[in-house]
Amino acid sequence: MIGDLSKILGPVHRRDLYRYLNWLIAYAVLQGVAIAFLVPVLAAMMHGDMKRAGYGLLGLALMVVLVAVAHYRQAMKGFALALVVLTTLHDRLGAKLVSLPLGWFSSERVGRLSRSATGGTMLVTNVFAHLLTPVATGILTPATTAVALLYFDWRLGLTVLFAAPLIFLLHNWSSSWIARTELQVDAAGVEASNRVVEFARLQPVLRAFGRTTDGYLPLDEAIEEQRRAGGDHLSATFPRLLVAGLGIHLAFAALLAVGVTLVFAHALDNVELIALLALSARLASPLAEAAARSGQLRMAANDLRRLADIFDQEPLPESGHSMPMSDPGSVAFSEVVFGYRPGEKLINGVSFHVPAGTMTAIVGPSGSGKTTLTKLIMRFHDVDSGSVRMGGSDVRSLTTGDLMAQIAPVMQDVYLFNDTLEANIRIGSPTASQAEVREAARLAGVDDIVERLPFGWRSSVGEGGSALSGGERQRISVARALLKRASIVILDEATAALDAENERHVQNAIRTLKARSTLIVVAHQLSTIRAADQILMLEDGVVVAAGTHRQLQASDPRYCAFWQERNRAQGWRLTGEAVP
Ligand SMILES: Nc1ncnc2c1ncn2[C@@H]1O[C@H](COP(=O)(O)OP(=O)(O)OP(=O)(O)O)[C@@H](O)[C@H]1O
Repeated sequence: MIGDLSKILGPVHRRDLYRYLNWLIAYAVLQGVAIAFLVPVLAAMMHGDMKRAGYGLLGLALMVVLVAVAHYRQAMKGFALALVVLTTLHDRLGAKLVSLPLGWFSSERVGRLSRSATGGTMLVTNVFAHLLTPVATGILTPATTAVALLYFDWRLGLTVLFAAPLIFLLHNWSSSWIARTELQVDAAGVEASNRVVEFARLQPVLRAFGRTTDGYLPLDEAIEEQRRAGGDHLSATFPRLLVAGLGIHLAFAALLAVGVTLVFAHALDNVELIALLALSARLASPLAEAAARSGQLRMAANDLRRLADIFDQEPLPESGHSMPMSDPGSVAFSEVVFGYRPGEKLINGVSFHVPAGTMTAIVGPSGSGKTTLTKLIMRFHDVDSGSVRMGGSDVRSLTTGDLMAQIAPVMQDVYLFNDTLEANIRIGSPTASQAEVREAARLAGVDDIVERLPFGWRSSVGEGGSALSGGERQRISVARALLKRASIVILDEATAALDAENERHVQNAIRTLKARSTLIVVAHQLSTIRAADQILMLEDGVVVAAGTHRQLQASDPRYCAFWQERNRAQGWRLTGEAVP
């Protein structure tokens, strides 16, 4: 847990964390010594030895001053560290995130990230403010007092020292159980919130199929699982905390029994016994407090682990310096093997070459790995073996800036920022002139959208582009790519049929992009496939055919079957006429 806190605070504040811990330990130990001073003071007073009692009180006063200093120092250092987290955590998280491979951002990780980013500062502040101090003092203060007890009466001291590991084991058992059930509660919570989002997104489909009254089984199951995990957590927590607390009271009872036996055996003065028991009574409440907080501390440790896990992620290994491209605009795969999971070969020995300024269409059945190939070009992930070269250089040897400067992606699922139409296109090239933005928009057919919207160019596209249709969002994405004038454009064509207007605009844009850049299209529309200079047919992660439409139709029966099937499907969908 201390290691995780250190990662979250960053290397600059590591020493401050250790200084804080030193003061915390000093505070807890000094407090134990101060409590132990009560024994000689009480015993001297009860024996009427005022001189000894006076010396004892002086010592006690000195200890109290030291305790106050240590308490103040640890509290101020803890406060300063909490402030560091409040002011720097989001910046550090942001800096870390931009260094991670794009493939890291899966929807599940993004869900966790948003939980960690929003709750992270409160969590760490709470650890410093409310958890570390009571747990440290709850364990170290009684431990110090027990050692002091050995000095006053070794038999009672030994009783406490035997009882202490038992108490520790009981607490450890209860808090690790609580932390384990808390992990299940967290996993069930993430699953349930993902299913709620899915349920909201699926509303059109569920309503279309009349599934609104029966409920939605995956969501029902996730909520049931969350309820069950929450119930297990509650029912596991209470009895275990009770047992752990009982351990402390049993230890105190054992101490009392040993002390009384010693008094009856005339081996201990009863005045001393009373003083020692007064001291032992002071052990119980911090231990009980530590027991109550240790479960919370374990839960916080789980949350800290999740947050620190982000800082543990390996950044994308990157070349430190730019290098000139020997073949700008080209893309080449050489014996590429890649899988999302270790040992998986989703892409299995793929080699091809896309010369600069040409258009390549990637076709193949759903799930064959077409989008994955484009992600490898953009270095969302690194290949397991083989190489992906862009402009003649291995993508792993390029800086992220140089790599991304070459590429303009137009993906199926276009996300727009909640800003104006113009600002969303300008992202393609923030320094572009207004005339260049308008020209790119015209070529992509965005000016039609501008005319339709009430505030023209100044219209907001809504959160994620919600004020626009899917086809319109893709047109804006095409305009961005045109404005960027990147040497390579990667276009993931819509799988679904576009309406005639959107289809016309996308085809126009493809013509323009083809004339300007290298174009790699995950192609679904027949007209796109036919326009390509090279078609790569992918099946189960292997390129099974490559060539132009004419070549493949003349020589490859698999391609002919694929074409006929698509032709039939698209013919039915659009016009009822087949394309030759
Ligand atoms: N981030 C990921 N983690 C794990 N598996 C993934 C990930 N992305 C895709 N896959 C899996 O890899 C396989 C290939 O996916 P990919 O998206 O490349 O196929 P595709 O040919 O583009 O399919 P489609 O035409 O349906 O979009 C699929 O089985 C998919 O479930």
